[in-house]
Amino acid sequence: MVVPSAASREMAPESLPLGIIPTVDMSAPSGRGELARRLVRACAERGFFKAVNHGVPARAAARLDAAASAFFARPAQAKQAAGPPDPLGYGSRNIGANGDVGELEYLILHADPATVARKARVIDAEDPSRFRSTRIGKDDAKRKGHSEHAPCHKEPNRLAGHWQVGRAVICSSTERINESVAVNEYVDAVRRLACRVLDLLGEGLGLRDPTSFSRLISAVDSDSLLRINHYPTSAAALRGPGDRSCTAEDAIGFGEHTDPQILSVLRANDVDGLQVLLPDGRGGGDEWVQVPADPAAFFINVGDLLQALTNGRLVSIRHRVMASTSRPRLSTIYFAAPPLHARVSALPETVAAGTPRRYRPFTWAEYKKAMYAHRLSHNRLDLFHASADDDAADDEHS
Ligand SMILES: C=C1C[C@]23C[C@@]1(O)CC[C@H]2[C@@]12CC[C@H](O)[C@@](C)(C(=O)O1)[C@H]2[C@@H]3C(=O)O
Ligand SMILES: O=C(O)CCC(=O)C(=O)O
Ligand SMILES: [Fe+2]
Repeated sequence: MVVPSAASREMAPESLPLGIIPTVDMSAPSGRGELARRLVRACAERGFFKAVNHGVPARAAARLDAAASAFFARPAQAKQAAGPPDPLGYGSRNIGANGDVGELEYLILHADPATVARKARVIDAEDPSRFRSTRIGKDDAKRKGHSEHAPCHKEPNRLAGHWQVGRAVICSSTERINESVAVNEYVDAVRRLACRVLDLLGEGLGLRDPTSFSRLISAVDSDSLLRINHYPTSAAALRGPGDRSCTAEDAIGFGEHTDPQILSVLRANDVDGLQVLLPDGRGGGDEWVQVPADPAAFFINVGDLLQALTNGRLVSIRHRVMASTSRPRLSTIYFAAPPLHARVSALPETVAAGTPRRYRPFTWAEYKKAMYAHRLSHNRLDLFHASADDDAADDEHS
């Protein structure tokens, strides 16, 4: 495992040194064109980058963290009432339904407010009043929805929902402008960041419609998720007394995998643990590189669908989390996904005689079905490789 020395250095325009995790300044100090080029290079050579000056208000992140921490501090029985993850909801140690385990507990929520509200009723049926929204100050209302960044194509939320974890209220509402919510406020902000990154990637790749990617994730019926992971200090706390099945040295927090969706936008507290698999540059294969924690930054990675949409030009990176023994790690990941019925197929600009179609077209629903049928570490895109017949059909078509 490698700990990069200069991982947080702003990326040089001409080269991407091996073993280094690119840092991209989203405020575009060198102009939009240069920002687009840097993002394409980071996503093509690494599939991963650290975004600084990203425009997501620290306050939105702090509110969500406070609510999440309050939830994870509740007694196990209370948390279990929000589970098991089906696949949404609260889970502990078990990841997915195929035998994967990790030293963590988590909440998986649909990013759509109506789904959050439905789940909330299940979580806290006894006391629906706890799902009330909180009223916030006028300044928040003014800030809400006013981004200095390029617009995203999301239609306004039509549905209201409220959700509470612990004593902190996480709710969503469009009933009144001066009502706001930790989850929705956060999701709105990270979705905007994701859209901005995707539009810039579209521009950098020279797509005829540079908004092709962001349109997929900003559709009203997008299937995006929000996941909050909590890795406690003592892994034994999750397993119960007497279980010595895993030592501190080999404790895997979240096993290696690629993210299936289009783009993942991750933020964590100041506890290390995230690692990415990168080529060692000496021809010796890949090695795990530690990603130094930075609570003020976002870590953004390409998902399987973006790899498929770009015909492999942008790469979905393998990553994992090692459990820490010193302090608990809290991370929040927004998985930007298209609607279930969306057809995922390499964009024409990425297919040429020398770079034939690598994957056969599929819908996100088909991909999800395959993903839930396999282990975490499975290379799911391999299941969708194009056959010689698909190539022939392509030739006929063109
Ligand atoms: C073992 C599994 C958990 C997972 C669904 C799967 O069958 C394979 C992909 C896993 C993953 C990894 C990224 C995200 O954390 C996640 C929510 C996703 O979309 O795919 C998880 C799934 C999960 O925990 O339900
Ligand atoms: O918790 C983390 O830091 C990352 C977890 C992760 O990769 C995931 O949930 O897909
Ligand atoms: Fe992941």
